[in-house]
Amino acid sequence: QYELERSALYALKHKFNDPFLNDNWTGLQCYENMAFWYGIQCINGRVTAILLEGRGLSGTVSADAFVVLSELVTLSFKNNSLSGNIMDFSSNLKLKDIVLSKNMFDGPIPRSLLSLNFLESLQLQENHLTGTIPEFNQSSLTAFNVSNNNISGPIPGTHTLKSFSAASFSNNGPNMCDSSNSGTCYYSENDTAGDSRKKYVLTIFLVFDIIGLVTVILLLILYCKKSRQLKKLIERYRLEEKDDDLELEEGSNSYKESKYESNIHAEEKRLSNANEEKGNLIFMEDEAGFDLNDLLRASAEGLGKGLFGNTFKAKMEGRPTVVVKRLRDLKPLSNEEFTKLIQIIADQKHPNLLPLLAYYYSKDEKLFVYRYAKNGNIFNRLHGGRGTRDRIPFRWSSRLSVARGVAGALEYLHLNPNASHCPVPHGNLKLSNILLDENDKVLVSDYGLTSLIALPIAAQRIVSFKSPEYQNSKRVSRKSDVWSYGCLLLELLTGRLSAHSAPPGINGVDLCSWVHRAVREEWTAEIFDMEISVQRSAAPGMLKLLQIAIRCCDKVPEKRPEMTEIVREIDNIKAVESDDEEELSADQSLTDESYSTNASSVMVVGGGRSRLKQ
Ligand SMILES: Nc1ncnc2c1ncn2[C@@H]1O[C@H](COP(=O)(O)OP(=O)(O)OP(=O)(O)O)[C@@H](O)[C@H]1O
Repeated sequence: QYELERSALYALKHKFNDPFLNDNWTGLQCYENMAFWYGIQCINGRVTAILLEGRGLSGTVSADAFVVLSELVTLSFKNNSLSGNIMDFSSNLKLKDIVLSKNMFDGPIPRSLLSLNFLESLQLQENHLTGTIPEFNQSSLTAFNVSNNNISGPIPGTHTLKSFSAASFSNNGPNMCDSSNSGTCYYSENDTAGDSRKKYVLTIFLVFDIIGLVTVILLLILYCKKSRQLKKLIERYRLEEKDDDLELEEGSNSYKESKYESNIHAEEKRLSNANEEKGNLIFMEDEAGFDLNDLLRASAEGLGKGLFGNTFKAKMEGRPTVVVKRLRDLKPLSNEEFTKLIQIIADQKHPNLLPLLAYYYSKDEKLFVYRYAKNGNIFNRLHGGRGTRDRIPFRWSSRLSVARGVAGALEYLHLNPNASHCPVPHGNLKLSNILLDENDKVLVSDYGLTSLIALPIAAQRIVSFKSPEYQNSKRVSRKSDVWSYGCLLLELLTGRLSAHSAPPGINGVDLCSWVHRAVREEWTAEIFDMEISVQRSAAPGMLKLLQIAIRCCDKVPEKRPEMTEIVREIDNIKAVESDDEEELSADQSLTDESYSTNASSVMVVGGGRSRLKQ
């Protein structure tokens, strides 16, 4: 759907051919609730508003331009020079505001607008519209204006249309409003379509009423009959039970014992359930700086819906801001099993791992609490705001520090003695799980969570399960983390969306295959993201990191390097500090030739068959 929406917006851009939009409407249009394009608003990655007012746009917008934008709530092209017929909105059932005033639209007002049950405002004034007004009768419609067109009357006498003043209809064709007396408009005497619809609805209600009444009477009769039968049965059962008790007292007492035992079990179960129902906030660090009451009083803001559940930012007065992850789709785990797995996660301590502050366990609710990473995630840093003036370039030294931080954290997870209990040390390594704190320190989150989730769900959504070995042998291992790390490096180097970690609804590229092809076909200069390829002196480092990434992506897990080896190699890559103007000027961007003067070694890829020219 994301791609379809993007194509629809691209078609609009093409139609408008406006230099500003041509420049600005590139890259991702939305990510979750963030919009990256001018005049667009998004919720959950879907376009909810298009606001392009007074931009001097011209041309004819095709009738089906908005068909795929089914989440659209607001559309405004006010004060442009758009022409042609008004578009078909019959697929945009969530539309509330349509503002097309002060344009050059002609033709009739489409009847498809009658199907918009949430429509609140329709502004079509100052166009060249003709025909008559459809019978708008939506109770939601509170603002309506078709003045200054060539529409003919009379106005349909619906309740909704009668509620608007003459100003909404003035300056139109014949039989609409009296131009000498602006207070008088002509309404059709009887709203025949409305009346017959009303009659039809009333008949249907009457039929349903009768059917309902008959059903209730029948059910009552049936209930009386059944309850009499039930009473008889209970009486009979009581008599039989008395007889049984007498028999057992006379014989052995085994029945009584087993009854007592089962009572104990029931009580134990009830107590443990009650305990689980109540729940507790358990702190993994001594100095968390807040308690359960603070958390319950906190103001919450949704950060997104992830694989493990919804994530919220909780602000507490005078306390550190935290992030609460509400877990869902977990394996059926008892309190004890859950606690054991949490302890393994909490035991992982590394400067580049986001520590688990606390957790909450009850029968119906399982929460994880983390410290809030102020500077957001690397996915947004890398892909967000491209093509806009707000975009701050994400340069080589910052990308290298992300690669270093993540490698260090992964090495720690892989070597940790507790790792033997964890089948997949991280399992879900992707850019949205790499965070930056207020000092831009890299923090890897969501490690170890895969051990809590049910396998069928993990197999569908978790990054490690998209590795070649899972496709071939249905197994994942630490080497699957290395593969995910390779994909992550390629995303950092190319600035392209990776298919393995792209959010739902967004199509990414299979970067491992893409880069292999680029290297084979020797268009290496196009591999690197423009924001870093302009940093000429960083070229040797970029090429080294690319080489590491390609080795990590090897289809055969055993051929992939260990994280320790990777950390050592990355430590030898130099970050370039000088970001001087000359170096960054776009016309000096790297070509294959400039790579060849910068680098000194020959990179051998895929068992020595293809070479990356340097
Ligand atoms: N501690 C945190 N500080 C700041 N932002 C966070 C924190 N934890 C998560 N986020 C952000 O909140 C959003 C939702 O996170 P969540 O982990 O639920 O989903 P995800 O990372 O998109 O997917 P997945 O569940 O597969 O990891 C993401 O943008 C994530 O980067």
